[in-house]
Amino acid sequence: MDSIKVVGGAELNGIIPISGAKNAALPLMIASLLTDETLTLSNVPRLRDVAQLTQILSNHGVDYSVNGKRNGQDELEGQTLHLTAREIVDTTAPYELVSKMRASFWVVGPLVARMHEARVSLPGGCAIGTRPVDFFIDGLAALGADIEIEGGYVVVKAPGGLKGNRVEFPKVSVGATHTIMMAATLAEGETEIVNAACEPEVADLAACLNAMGAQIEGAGTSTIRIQGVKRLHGAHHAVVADRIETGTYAMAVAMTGGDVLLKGARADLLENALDILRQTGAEITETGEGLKVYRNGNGIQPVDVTTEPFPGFPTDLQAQFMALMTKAGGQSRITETIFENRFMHVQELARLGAQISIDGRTAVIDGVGTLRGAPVMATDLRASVSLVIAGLAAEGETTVNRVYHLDRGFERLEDKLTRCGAQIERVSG
Ligand SMILES: CC(=O)N[C@H]1[C@@H](OP(=O)(O)OP(=O)(O)OC[C@H]2O[C@@H](n3ccc(=O)[nH]c3=O)[C@H](O)[C@@H]2O)O[C@H](CO)[C@@H](O)[C@@H]1O
Ligand SMILES: C=C(OP(=O)(O)O)C(=O)O
Repeated sequence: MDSIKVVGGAELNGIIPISGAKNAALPLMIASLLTDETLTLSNVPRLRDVAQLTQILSNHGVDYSVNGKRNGQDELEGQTLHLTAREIVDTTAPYELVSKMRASFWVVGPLVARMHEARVSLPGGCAIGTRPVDFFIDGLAALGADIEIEGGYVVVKAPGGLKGNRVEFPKVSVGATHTIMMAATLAEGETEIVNAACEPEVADLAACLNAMGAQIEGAGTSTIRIQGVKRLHGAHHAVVADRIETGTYAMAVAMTGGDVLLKGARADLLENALDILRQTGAEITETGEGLKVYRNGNGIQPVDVTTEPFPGFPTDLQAQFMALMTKAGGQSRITETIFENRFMHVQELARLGAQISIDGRTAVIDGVGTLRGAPVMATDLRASVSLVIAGLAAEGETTVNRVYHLDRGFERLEDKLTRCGAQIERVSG
């Protein structure tokens, strides 16, 4: 299995192009199941999860083609996917495919909406907590589906089609919001989703669905109203910029020092995290091209953070922020409220010399002057990149093992960092 070798100590200077968001691209690709016409998605990142999802969609009968093209001299434009689900040939999403990626479970919504039945394996994804699917089941039941769990599969039937209804989630769920919103587009009558996720990826999906002929209002707020329509048609949609990739590189610069333009990044997708980063001492400015992140040699200020649904501080940046805090000039506390087991990076950061203790859902970090390179193990996607960031700011060599997680969510990571002066390379194993 590949590993990534980082020799720390270099500042980051230059331009990092921000890719399309993985967490927007995946539900957008799944939306192709809702129509027999072609859905064209541009700015799709080249990632393992995207490739994996094309396999899952093919299994249902989706034809797809990919057009990557060079843009300028040194920058790869995101790929354009053409997805056509002329006919759904199989309404089962098998364990072998779904267990590799959480988002693949979301096919359940479009499949039931269009085919009135689906049989989808319980999902996998990052091991960051128990990650149940009860909100999906209750939401689809509210839309009139009969649901049973049989042999690890969620079996959903709605012989007369789905019927619009009020669906109130007990807790904000991005995936359940995507799924019920997609399902409701083809349901009869109106659906109201209450306590919906407000994440930008939900608004991005709604914009695409509306371009396909859906009638959705309020996406991006906590109440979404969907008026069901008889059919959806093809459309073209560009995937929104990746706010987690943006925040990750901003934190890397805040940690190593330097001056980097995050090209194509959007501040409005990340306000809270950018405010927090500014409090640590980083200077962040919006330019016509994206976001500029600058930090001079001054010390990193400790800042307390609690993860929250959007617009709060994202759980997907928690590990990266913890890496930054390991070198702060004092104590900080990071509280994780979304997933119950998302501190797997703590023991790995400790190998580099970080001082972190865990008190329930809160990690207490005592900043140290110096981190020292060491071999570490990547445990999940964002944890993996937190170790890369820490390695960039550590003295000596850090080897991050088991990096396949990184390939799920960071497009051309080594390339983007190398161009900014980092000493980082992939070692094939
Ligand atoms: C592919 C993708 O977009 N993944 C993101 C998505 O994951 P995902 O959509 O899986 O995360 P959710 O928003 O659903 O999870 C939020 C919380 O709700 C709980 N829950 C969820 C569904 C359910 O049926 N029952 C239940 O209890 C979860 O266990 C968790 O505690 O949002 C997370 C929270 O921003 C991000 O960390 C992930 O990167
Ligand atoms: C947790 C993540 O992904 P997934 O929901 O696919 O496991 C993530 O993107 O950080």
